[in-house]
Amino acid sequence: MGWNKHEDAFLQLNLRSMITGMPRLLRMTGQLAWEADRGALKLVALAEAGRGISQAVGLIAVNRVLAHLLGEGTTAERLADAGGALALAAGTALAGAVLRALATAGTGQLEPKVERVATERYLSHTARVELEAVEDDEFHKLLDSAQYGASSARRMVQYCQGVLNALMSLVAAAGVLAVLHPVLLPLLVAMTVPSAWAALSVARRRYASFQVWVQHSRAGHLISQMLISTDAAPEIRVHDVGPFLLHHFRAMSQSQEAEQRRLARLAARTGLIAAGWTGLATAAAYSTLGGLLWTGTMALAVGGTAVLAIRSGSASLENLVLQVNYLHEESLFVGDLHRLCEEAVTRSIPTGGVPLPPDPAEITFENVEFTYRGKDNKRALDGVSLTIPTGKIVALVGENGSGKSTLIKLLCGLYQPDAGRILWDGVDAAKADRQELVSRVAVVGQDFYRWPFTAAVNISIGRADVPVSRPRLEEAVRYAGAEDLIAELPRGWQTLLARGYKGGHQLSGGEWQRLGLGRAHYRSGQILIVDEPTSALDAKAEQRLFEQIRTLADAGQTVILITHRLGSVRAADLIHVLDHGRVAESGTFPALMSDHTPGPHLFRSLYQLQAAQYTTLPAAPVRPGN
Ligand SMILES: Nc1ncnc2c1ncn2[C@@H]1O[C@H](COP(=O)(O)OP(=O)(O)OP(=O)(O)O)[C@@H](O)[C@H]1O
Repeated sequence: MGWNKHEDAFLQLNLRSMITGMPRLLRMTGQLAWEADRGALKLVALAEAGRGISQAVGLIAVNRVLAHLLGEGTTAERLADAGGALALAAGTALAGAVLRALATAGTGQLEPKVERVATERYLSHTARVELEAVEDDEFHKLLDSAQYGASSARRMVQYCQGVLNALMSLVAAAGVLAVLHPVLLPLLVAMTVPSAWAALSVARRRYASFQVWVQHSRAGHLISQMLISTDAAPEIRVHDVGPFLLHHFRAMSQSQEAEQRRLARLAARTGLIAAGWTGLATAAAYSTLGGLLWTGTMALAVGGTAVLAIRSGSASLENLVLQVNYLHEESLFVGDLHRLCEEAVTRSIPTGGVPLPPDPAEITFENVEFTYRGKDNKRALDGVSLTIPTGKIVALVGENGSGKSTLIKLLCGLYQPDAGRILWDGVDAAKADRQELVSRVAVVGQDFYRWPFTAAVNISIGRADVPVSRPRLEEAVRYAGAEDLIAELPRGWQTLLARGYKGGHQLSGGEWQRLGLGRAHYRSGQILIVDEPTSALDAKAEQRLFEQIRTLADAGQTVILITHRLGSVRAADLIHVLDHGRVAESGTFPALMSDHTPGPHLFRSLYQLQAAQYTTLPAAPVRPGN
């Protein structure tokens, strides 16, 4: 939950810092609430202020009632005198109840709205940042902890209301006490300090324990999730992993139980000590009160009101400390949310830029260098210069990790080159309008996303910004060779492709790959990029796909093909061979195969290696005894 980040802040929490930090916390929540629902916020604030006033007036009315009842005259006269004040006390009680109901209704209305506003803020800022930011450890840590900011903001509304309420009650009680006799005020504080100390100590201890146990409890949760996961289910059964996981789950839960017991014992001890001190302080308060009455410094009626004010004031103060404590805890996460939003703005994808040529003749990489952050300066692309002519099939080949996918990500604008330029007919892609750039490309990556939505959405999400078109959907599946696949799905286009959900259907790897291809076709970008498009396709589907790619290129579509199946790049118009982030060779298939100049001839040797697997018969196994 990202708690680690708040350790210092929380452990510095003491009464003074809690009180001085309170206005900032209230302002932070107030701003969110103001944005969410101004009307509800005003209602809560007014209702709470009204409650405070009605409490103070109520205490004064009680004071009057007691003064009349303990005054001179017959019982009937005294009762008659007290009638007005009594009615006022009842009226304030009634007003308090109505105002409380209004505040509760207002808070109930405000809370979910605040959570929604905060969640939307979190999601919209996150969706706009560069891919590089999402992959950055530090930013991701912030993303993790800030995700709790929205629910914390919701709870903060509740605690803010609690703080306001406790504050108003306290001011009312303290005001009345100060009027009755000034000595009673410090006594009220003395009665409350022990319970404030206890609340803080218990919370701090709980937090310190959380720090130590957070990994442990996350691991326990992970194990329990594995036991019910659909992905792990086959292996759990085939390899009988269930008892192993259960054993560890039990062991982890038992050690956590022991920690809970320890905390509960300590909390009980702290509570007892606090209760002892509160008892002494209460005895001192009532003795002082008794002394004041005994010496005649205070009238009996005033003493009665003071008892009521002391009781109400100490309860309010105790409540205030608790609420501020909670508020502070939650505000740490809301603070993360604010920081995330600020940071996301500085790392967001820029909007606007120079327009790209509508129909470029070529895309050129000019000495492009790129290093992934945290990769110890090992360049994924190291001075790459190559040309991608449009309207042709261009193949990128090379061994694992040679930089093919990275090159594509730079082409799509997902990353920016550290050095060098990518030019679309002379226009630097780094200065181009990113929105326009991405609209020109359609990609089926190796790890294209399997959306847990219906088959129709899985294809049409390729152009989520335009209304779904049925003819276009059908054209896309025809291209991907997935017509039969859609026809055989239990609910056709409307079949949910999500395992573990009612009506959810499971596809094979190759079937998913066809949908991925259909999605890219549906997007119909100027440049179609297919990264290992046939890795999960059967031989027939593979051949069909390459024929279609050829047809598309003949019709003017640019296709960039990344593949390890070198036989399939024979149809490419141009082949670039990458090696350790550099362009090792470039040329047409016949040129690369018939190059007799001195050199490693990487493509030819890789091609021959693969071809030999099909043309050379394996040696017959030698049997013992033969
Ligand atoms: N997101 C990433 N973060 C850090 N390093 C990465 C990331 N993606 C790739 N790399 C590294 O960059 C280098 C080039 O990877 P890339 O994926 O471009 O290779 P590739 O040629 O597409 O490989 P393959 O044929 O296995 O798909 C590798 O050393 C890889 O470990």
